[in-house]
Amino acid sequence: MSNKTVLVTGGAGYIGSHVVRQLGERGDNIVVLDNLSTGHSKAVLFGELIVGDTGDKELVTKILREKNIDAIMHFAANTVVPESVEKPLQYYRNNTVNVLNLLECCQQVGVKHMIFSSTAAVYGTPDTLMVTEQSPTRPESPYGMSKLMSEHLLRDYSATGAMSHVILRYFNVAGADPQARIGQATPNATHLIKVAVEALCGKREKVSVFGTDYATPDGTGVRDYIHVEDLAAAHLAALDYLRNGGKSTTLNCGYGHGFSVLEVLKTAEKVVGKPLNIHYGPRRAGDLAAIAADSSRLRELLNWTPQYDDLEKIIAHAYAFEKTL
Ligand SMILES: NC(=O)c1ccc[n+]([C@@H]2O[C@H](COP(=O)([O-])OP(=O)(O)OC[C@H]3O[C@@H](n4cnc5c(N)ncnc54)[C@H](O)[C@@H]3O)[C@@H](O)[C@H]2O)c1
Ligand SMILES: O=c1ccn([C@@H]2O[C@H](COP(=O)(O)OP(=O)(O)O[C@H]3O[C@H](CO)[C@@H](O)[C@H](O)[C@H]3O)[C@@H](O)[C@H]2O)c(=O)[nH]1
Repeated sequence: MSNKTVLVTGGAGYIGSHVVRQLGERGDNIVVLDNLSTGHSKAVLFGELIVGDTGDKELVTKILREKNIDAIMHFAANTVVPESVEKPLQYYRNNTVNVLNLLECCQQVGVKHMIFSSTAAVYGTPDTLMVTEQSPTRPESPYGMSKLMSEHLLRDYSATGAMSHVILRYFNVAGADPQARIGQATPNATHLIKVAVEALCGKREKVSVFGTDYATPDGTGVRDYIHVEDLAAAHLAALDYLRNGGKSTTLNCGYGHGFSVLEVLKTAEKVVGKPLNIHYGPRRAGDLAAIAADSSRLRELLNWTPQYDDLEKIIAHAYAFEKTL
């Protein structure tokens, strides 16, 4: 075990808690900073949890100094596309201004590496279903734009030589720890698979399909769903890459194929063996038709081989965790 310590902001949240668990299982030193706005302290299975805000520069600087932090994994953010349309300023403050704060603290203390949680939402509607990291970035929501602006902050700061970074652009993250210790516990979640398993557990009466008139094979939105365990593994690989002198880069995180809303719902019914009450509704603000990740760079550069590229497993794990809540 090295004496280097990684700061995981948002480590009490859905994705961050899976990364913390994988880091802890391999014996890494971890400090988590989370304001518990959507996260849960009991999801932090390893390391020290400090309850506080990434916007608190005094606190962040103190942590970076006292805990001997060499790398930051920055998950803390607001994450809901339609909410960002209603509350754009909140999204720019938390997802962009707080990144600037964090980088200023890194500059003050001399932190060398950052892994940043970006999103497929930076692409907006793509020209082709599959996007590479070189595809045009045309975000269609304040959420996507708030993340794209942070990508630029990070790239420009790294270009000075002060830091190296990996920007991971996640596609649709789903599933849970296969042992169901942690999972997506966010209250009032809006993510499709979470909503579907809540309905299958009897916690919701129905599932609404947001839009049936998209230019997709069955008219519903198509996304690339990635298991949270595979995504977490990409973070550990990115950390090792940077600590071993790897150059700053941006990587798509997805499997490279999409499923429509109806395909997801039908698969969920099959996996659980119960019918869903499906309601067909209008399109949701900020949503686009279809997108999937060309993740060849992630596979090649970080030697990433997914273990759970299987929609049935993703849903089964999400359902098993949902039953524990
Ligand atoms: N879930 C997805 O499908 C998805 C897809 C693409 C990108 N992302 C990105 O991944 C990251 C993690 O998302 P998630 O799904 O785990 O969401 P989440 O809401 O479960 O986790 C976010 C965590 O950050 C904390 N947090 C928020 N603002 C904070 C602040 N100012 N200071 C300290 N803590 C703060 C929350 O309490 C929570 O624990 C986010 O940056 C999100 O934009 C998620
Ligand atoms: O109750 C629901 C929820 C979703 N959808 C549809 O299902 C698809 C997926 O939606 P959702 O699970 O809400 O994810 P996205 O809106 O694609 O956004 C997620 O995926 C992005 C990356 O692609 C992340 O950046 C965001 O944080 C995350 O919320 C879309 O076509 C939605 O219109 C429904 O039809 N009904």
